[in-house]
Amino acid sequence: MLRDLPERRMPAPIRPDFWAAPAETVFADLSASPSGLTHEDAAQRLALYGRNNAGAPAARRIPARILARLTEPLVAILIVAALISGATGDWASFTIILCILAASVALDVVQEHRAEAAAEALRRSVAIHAVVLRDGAPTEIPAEEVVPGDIVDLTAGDLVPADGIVLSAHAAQANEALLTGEPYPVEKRPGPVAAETPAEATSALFGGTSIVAGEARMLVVATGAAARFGGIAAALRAEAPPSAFQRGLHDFGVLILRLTGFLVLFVLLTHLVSGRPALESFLFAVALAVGLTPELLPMVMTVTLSRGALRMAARRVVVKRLAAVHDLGSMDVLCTDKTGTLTEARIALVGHPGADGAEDPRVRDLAAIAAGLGTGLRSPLDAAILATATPAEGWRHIADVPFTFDRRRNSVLAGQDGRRLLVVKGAAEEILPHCIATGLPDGTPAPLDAAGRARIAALEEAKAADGLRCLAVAWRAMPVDADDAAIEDETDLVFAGFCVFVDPPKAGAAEAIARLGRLGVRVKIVSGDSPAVVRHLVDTLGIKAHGLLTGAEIAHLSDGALAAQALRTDLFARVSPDQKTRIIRALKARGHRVGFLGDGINDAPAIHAADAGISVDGATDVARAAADMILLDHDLGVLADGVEEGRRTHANIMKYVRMGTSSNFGNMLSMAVASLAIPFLPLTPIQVLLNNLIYDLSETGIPFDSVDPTEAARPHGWNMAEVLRFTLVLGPLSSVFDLATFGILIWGFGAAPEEFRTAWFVESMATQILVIFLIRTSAPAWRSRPNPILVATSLGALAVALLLALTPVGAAFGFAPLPGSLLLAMGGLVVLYLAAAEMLKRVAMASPRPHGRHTHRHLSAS
Ligand SMILES: Nc1ncnc2c1ncn2[C@@H]1O[C@H](COP(=O)(O)OP(=O)(O)OP(=O)(O)O)[C@@H](O)[C@H]1O
Ligand SMILES: [Mg+2]
Repeated sequence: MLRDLPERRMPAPIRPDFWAAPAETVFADLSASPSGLTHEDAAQRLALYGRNNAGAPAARRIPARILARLTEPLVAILIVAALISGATGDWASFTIILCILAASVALDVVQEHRAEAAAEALRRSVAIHAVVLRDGAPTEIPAEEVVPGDIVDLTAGDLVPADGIVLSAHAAQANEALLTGEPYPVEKRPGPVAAETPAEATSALFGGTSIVAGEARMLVVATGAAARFGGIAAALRAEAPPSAFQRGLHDFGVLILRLTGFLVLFVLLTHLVSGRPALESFLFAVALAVGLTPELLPMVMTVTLSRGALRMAARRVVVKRLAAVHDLGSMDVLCTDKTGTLTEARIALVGHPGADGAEDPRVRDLAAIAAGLGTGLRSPLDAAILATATPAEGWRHIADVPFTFDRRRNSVLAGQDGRRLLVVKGAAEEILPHCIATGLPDGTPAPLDAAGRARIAALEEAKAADGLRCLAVAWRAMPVDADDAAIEDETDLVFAGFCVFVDPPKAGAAEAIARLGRLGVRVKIVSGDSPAVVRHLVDTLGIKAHGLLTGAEIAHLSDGALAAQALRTDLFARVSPDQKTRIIRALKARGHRVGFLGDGINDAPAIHAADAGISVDGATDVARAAADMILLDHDLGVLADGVEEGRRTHANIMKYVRMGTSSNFGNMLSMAVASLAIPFLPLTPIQVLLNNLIYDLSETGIPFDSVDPTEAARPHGWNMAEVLRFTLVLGPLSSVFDLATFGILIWGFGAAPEEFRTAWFVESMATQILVIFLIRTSAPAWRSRPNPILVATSLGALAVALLLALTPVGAAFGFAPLPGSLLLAMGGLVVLYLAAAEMLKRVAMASPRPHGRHTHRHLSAS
C-alpha cells in the first residue's frame, strides 16, 4: 500500500457534502483503503492533521488565563485607575496599583493552573476509545488519535469519533440530536446520497453523535476542528442543564454584585455631593469595590475542587467535570440502575422452560439464534445465552430488527436450507400479546388463548418472584424469499418458552445503601427490569423500600403528578430511557439535588440530566461521555466516600464565602461609613488595595484546610439564607468594633490622618485574618485543629501586614509610626472582637440540617 503523503492530501481536501460521492472516490481522495491504515501511515497522518480533539476543554495555557483575568471588568477598572493616577503624575499610586494587580493575578493563575493540570491528567485516564483497523487488524486506540483514512468499527452504545461515510451497516441507527435536535434515531446505510444538509445524509456519520442500535463500519474523512459539529469534544461538552453548584454560584455572584454596586454608588455619590475631590473619591470607591469582590473565589474553588478530585481518585472515582465534586456532596437523592450496582452483574442462564413449564433445551437453542445472529447491542443476557449454546449449524443471518430499550425485544430473520424463521426474544409483556400459539419450529404449534397467555404470564411471575429474570422466546415461519425484517413482522408469533437467568445480589450493597442513608442520601432504584425481580432483589438484600412505580403507570402521570409520586417511591421498574430522565427532572423540580448512576445506552440521557451524573468504567461510551464522574469500581460504597469528599470541598468553599460576606464585608462597610463621618479618607485607595491583597494572601490556605467530621454528615446546598444570616450577625459585630476603633482613635488619641490610617489598617488586618480560625468550624475554635498550611498563610500574611505598616517601609504606603499605647489599645480590641465573634458564631452557624421537604421514608437496611 502506498503510504507517502502526497501534496494533495493536505487538510481540507474533502468536499463539504462528502456523503454524495461513491465510497471509491472518497477512498481515492484520502489515499486510504478498505483494509485501513498501517501504524506508520496513521502516525504520519496524526502529525499532519493533528489530534482529533479540537475544541476540547483542555487546560487553558497560562498566557490565555492571564489575558482572561485582565479583561475581567474589575481588573479593567483597576488598570484604568492606575492609568489615571499615572496621567495625573501620581507615579507612586500608579506603580503600587500595578504591582498589587500583578501579584494577585499571578497568585490566582499559578494556583489554578497547577490544580487544573492535575485534574486534567485524571480526566484523560477515562478517555473514550475507538476500534480502528491498523495493519488490517482491529485495534483499540484513544478516540483522539483517529485520523482521516481510518476505518472505524462501531456498535450500539459507541460515540462516533469523527466525520465519515458508512461503508457497511447492520440496522445501524444513530442519535443525531446533537446536530439536528431530533431525538429519534435515524437509520444509517452505505451508498452516496444527494442530500443538501447533514441531517438528510443517511450515509454519513458525524463526530459526537452516537450509535444507539445496530453496527456500522465507517471511513473517517474529517477529524478534530475539521469535523462538522466539533466532533467528540462537542458531545462531551454538550450543554448539561445547570447543576445545583452552578445555580448556587450564580445566586451568590448576584448577591455580591448587588451589595458591591450599592455600596460603591453610595460612596461615590455622597462623596461627590459633599464636594470631595472627584479623582480621589473615584479611586476610593474602586478600591472598595475591589475589596468587596470575592476575586479569589474562582481560584479557591478550582483548587478546592481539584484537591477533592485528587482525593476521590485515590478512592477510585475519576472526576470529569470538576464542579461535580461539589454536586456529589450536595446530592440528597441517588437514582441507580440495578444490574452491577445491586447485583454482581454475573448473569447466568439457569433454565429454559417451554410453555408448559418443563425444561426444553430447544428453547435455548432457538434463543441462541436471536442472541448470536442479531446485530447491534449484545447485552449480558445475550452473552449468558451464548455461553451455553451457539446458533445451530447452518443458520445464517438474513436480516434483523435490533434491540432497543423502548421495544425491549429483538428479532432475527434467520435462514437454513430453504426455510426462513423470524426469532423474537425479549420482555414477556412485549411478546406474549403478539403470540397466537405455542410450540417449537420442529413440532406442531398448539393454539394459544387468553387463558393460556395468563398461564404463561403466571409462569414468569413465579420465576420473577424468586428473583429470576426471564426473556420470552417466540418465532414464526417466514416466506423463503423474505429478505428483510421489520417490526410489523413481529406478530402472529408462536411462543416457544423462556430463558431464565440469575444475577446474584451484591454482598455489600445493603450496607452501602445504609451508609448513604446515614449520610442523608436517599437511594432509589430505577430499572428497566420487571417489578417482581426488582422487588425480590431488595427483599433479598434486606433493604426496606417504599412504593413501586412501573413505566406503564408513569406514562399516565403528568410531570407534576410524577414529581409528587417520585418523592414517595423508592422503586421504579420497567421504565424506558425517556422515563428515567423524566424521573430525574421531576425530583429536581422538587428542589432535590439528584445523582444518577448507570452504565447503559438507556441510562445516558438520565445521567446527562442529573446534577451528578455517574457512570462506571467499562460502561458504554455514551454513558461515560454523559457522566460527570466515573467509578473505577462498580460499587456504591466507593460512592459514599465520594459524597463525603464532596461535602468537605463544600465546607472549605463555604469558609471562604463566610469570610468574604461577613468580616470583609463588614470592614468595607465601616470604611464607607467612616469615609463620610470623618473629614479625611479612613484609608487611602492604595491602602485599601494593599489591605485586600494581604487578606487574599491569608486565604490561599483555605483549600488545604481540614474539615470537621460533622460537616460531612449531611448534604449541603448553597444556602443563600444561611449566608445572609451569617452576614447579618457577624457583619454588624465587625462594624461595632470598627466604630469603637474610630472613636478611640479620634477622641481617645486625637490621631492625625496618617496615624489613624496606620492603626486602622493594623486593626482591620488582624481582625479580618484571624477570624478564619473561628469561622472554619461550628465547634468551639480550640476543638478543631486547622491545617498547618492555613496557619502558615494566615499568620504569614498578618506578619507581612504588620511589617509593612509598622516599619519604616510603611512610609512608602503612607503609614506613620504608632505610639506603644495606641498599639496596645488596638491589640485589646482585636482580642475582644475575636472573643465576641466566637460567641456569636453559634447563632450564625446553626448546625447543618438535612434538605428536602420529606426527610422520612427512605431506603434503609433493616
Ligand atoms: N439482549 C436482549 N434481548 C432481548 N431483550 C432484552 C435484552 N436485554 C434486555 N432485554 C429486555 O429489556 C429489559 C430492560 O433491559 P435491562 O433490564 O437491561 O434494563 P436496565 O434499565 O438497564 O436494567 P438494570 O436496572 O438491571 O440495569 C429487560 O428486562 C429485558 O426484558
Ligand atoms: Mg442497565
